[in-house]
Amino acid sequence: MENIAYIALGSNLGDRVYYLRSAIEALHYYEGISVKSSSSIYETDPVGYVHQDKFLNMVVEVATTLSPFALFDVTQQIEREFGRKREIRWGPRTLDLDILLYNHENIETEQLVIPHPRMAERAFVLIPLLEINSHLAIPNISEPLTDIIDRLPDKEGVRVWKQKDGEDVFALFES
Ligand SMILES: Nc1ncnc2c1ncn2[C@@H]1O[C@H](COP(=O)(O)OP(=O)(O)OP(=O)(O)O)[C@@H](O)[C@H]1O
Ligand SMILES: Nc1nc2c(c(=O)[nH]1)N=C(CO)CN2
Repeated sequence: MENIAYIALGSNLGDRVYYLRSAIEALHYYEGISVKSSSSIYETDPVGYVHQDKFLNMVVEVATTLSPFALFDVTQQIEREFGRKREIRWGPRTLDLDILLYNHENIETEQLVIPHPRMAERAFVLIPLLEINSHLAIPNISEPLTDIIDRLPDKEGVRVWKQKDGEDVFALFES
């Protein structure tokens, strides 16, 4: 059975586009995962720990036969492969992959919480998510995404950096 999941990507260290592209390719070519759609790439002011460089953020929609836990193992493996450093909480990283949603499921384990517990506070997540699915509802939240985004303080710090160009998920990276 195919399941739909949304994954947020972020990078603010080194060749940021290289990390985003590599992560999307790694996801897409993994057996049981197919990247269906991707947002534009946004450049975003850092949130949480502010003394760091700007991030590139985006969101992808994937169809997958993997369980949420198997999908999480894959995202962790890809983060490790691309040398993610975790020295400061909310600090600089080459690559961060967060599973935002998996169908409409609610999952709460020590390792994995879905919907991602901080997604509704983050314009750098919700703005690209809204771009790829304007009808999306977050489980347990009745408010439309646009209304949530409107009152988020970090929305001013989220700017399109590379506009999505065409339907192919890798078209973004071709020029
Ligand atoms: N939906 C999820 N997607 C990714 N990681 C999750 C999720 N739910 C829980 N986690 C847990 O969060 C842990 C910490 O993640 P990470 O080091 O990426 O935090 P962070 O990126 O600094 O902060 P944040 O979690 O606020 O994005 C991971 O090891 C993972 O076990
Ligand atoms: N703009 C922006 N700020 C962040 C980000 C991120 O991806 N983008 N990730 C964080 C830790 O998950 C902390 N702060």
